[in-house]
Amino acid sequence: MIMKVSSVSLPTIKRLPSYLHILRQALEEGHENISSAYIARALHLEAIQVRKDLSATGISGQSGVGFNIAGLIKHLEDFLGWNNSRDAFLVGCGNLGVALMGYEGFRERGLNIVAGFDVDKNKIGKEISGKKIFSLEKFPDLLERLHIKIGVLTVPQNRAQQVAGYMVESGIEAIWNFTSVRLDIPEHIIVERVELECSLAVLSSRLREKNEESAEEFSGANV
Ligand SMILES: NC(=O)c1ccc[n+]([C@@H]2O[C@H](COP(=O)([O-])OP(=O)(O)OC[C@H]3O[C@@H](n4cnc5c(N)ncnc54)[C@H](O)[C@@H]3O)[C@@H](O)[C@H]2O)c1
Repeated sequence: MIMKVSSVSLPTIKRLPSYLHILRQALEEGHENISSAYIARALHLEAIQVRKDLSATGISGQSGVGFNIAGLIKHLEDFLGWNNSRDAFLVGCGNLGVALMGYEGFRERGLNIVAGFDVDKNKIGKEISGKKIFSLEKFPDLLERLHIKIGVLTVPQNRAQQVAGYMVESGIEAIWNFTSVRLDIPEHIIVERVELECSLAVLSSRLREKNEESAEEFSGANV
């Protein structure tokens, strides 16, 4: 049974892709079954954490056997919605937008960016990895015709709110927001903000602490 996503914590959902990575590797190596302890060891986690996460999605292993790998992959992909590839439009075909449009890996994870939109006349009409860039004015019409529900937002920060509002008015149901702007849009619209700056803050603060510790050790050694 697949549990409702709303009943599963965000940290658990964020760990599932790394479980899938280990499962696919194990399957390629010819394994049929896998234990939560094996997954935990590979990811430097506690086995109890892995068991809890998997159980939260609605699957439990068999005692002494563990999980059937193919079955567990299917279950997790179904839970994450990766088995149903969804088409998406991207708005803002700059440095980041172009990179995302050219990345094939999203397709395996349920997202297929089919076209881009921009206001820059030099970009409109060009193709990125076989995907055309249209004028932003065409967004509502193409959205309706192609039944697109997901928008990827990669415009400059100072355009983010205005463009997001336009996407919502046009009928978008979910926005993958790569800008650092907290969008003010109706609650029924699903928004997921990619918080690169938060991730970078963790990296840089850990690096600072490590450097300070090394400096202390160094000065201690010199006393
Ligand atoms: N480049 C990165 O690695 C990176 C990383 C993290 C976050 N971001 C965020 O992603 C966003 C885009 O960054 P970038 O580096 O790709 O910027 P960029 O300036 O290279 O690209 C922005 C694109 O948006 C287009 N644009 C401007 N106004 C528009 C509008 N009203 N409608 C449609 N398109 C419009 C521009 O013509 C341009 O093609 C920014 O908000 C940035 O903060 C970028």
